[in-house]
Amino acid sequence: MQASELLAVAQTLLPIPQQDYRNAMAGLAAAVNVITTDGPHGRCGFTATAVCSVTDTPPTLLVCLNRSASVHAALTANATLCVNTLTCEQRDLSNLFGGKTPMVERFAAAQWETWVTGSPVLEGAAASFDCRISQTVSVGTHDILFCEVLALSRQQDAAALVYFDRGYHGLSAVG
Ligand SMILES: NC(=O)C1=CN([C@@H]2O[C@H](COP(=O)(O)OP(=O)(O)OC[C@H]3O[C@@H](n4cnc5c(N)ncnc54)[C@H](O)[C@@H]3O)[C@@H](O)[C@H]2O)C=CC1
Ligand SMILES: Cc1cc2nc3c(=O)[nH]c(=O)nc-3n(C[C@H](O)[C@H](O)[C@H](O)COP(=O)(O)O)c2cc1C
Repeated sequence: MQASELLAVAQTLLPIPQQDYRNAMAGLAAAVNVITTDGPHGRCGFTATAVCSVTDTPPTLLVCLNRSASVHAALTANATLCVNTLTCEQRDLSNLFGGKTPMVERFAAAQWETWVTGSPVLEGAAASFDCRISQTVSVGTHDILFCEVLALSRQQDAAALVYFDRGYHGLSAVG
């Protein structure tokens, strides 16, 4: 193997700097969700883009939650949550639930209802998924919460809110 090839191999084995990883991840567009819970361990909520579908049988999605987040203890102890996918008009909620704002202020900014689990369901959300946490796997700084969907709704004509390149965008069709 030539020296240049060895260097290329060695470079691929070096740990990726955290900032390089984040810069690359900023290029992945994602829906914006407010994750809520309520129950014996309290009401709380946070903003998450790390949400995706796992399987439709049983209907299951995942949410990645930093274990250092203030909501972590209540959310995992309640073992129920609602994924509320935001519309363009609800972008201010993303900053409220994604910042260091007191919980009372976060919830005072919108209207909520409850369905099966008692988790707050956001009125006017693009979609809502009322779930029980069926399994949790820890990876690095985060817990991956596998959530079985018990009830849901979708607003067909909602204008989607997308987080991309560290900013908010409205989504429109390209073809
Ligand atoms: N998965 C997560 O935990 C995410 C956390 N955030 C939080 O919001 C802050 C601002 O984010 P940006 O404006 O997008 O700028 P940023 O430069 O901090 O992050 C860029 C991208 O890297 C990823 N990322 C950031 N922090 C992460 C973490 N701790 N674990 C896993 N992935 C992470 C996300 O895809 C994010 O959109 C972040 O520093 C973080 O505190 C944002 C997006 C996802
Ligand atoms: C656009 C956006 C996306 C985020 N996505 C996630 C996420 O997927 N997982 C996560 O653990 N934190 C995510 N966060 C950070 C949490 O929302 C934030 O840590 C939390 O709401 C504030 O933490 P605190 O309650 O401890 O103050 C995101 C923040 C923003 C603004």
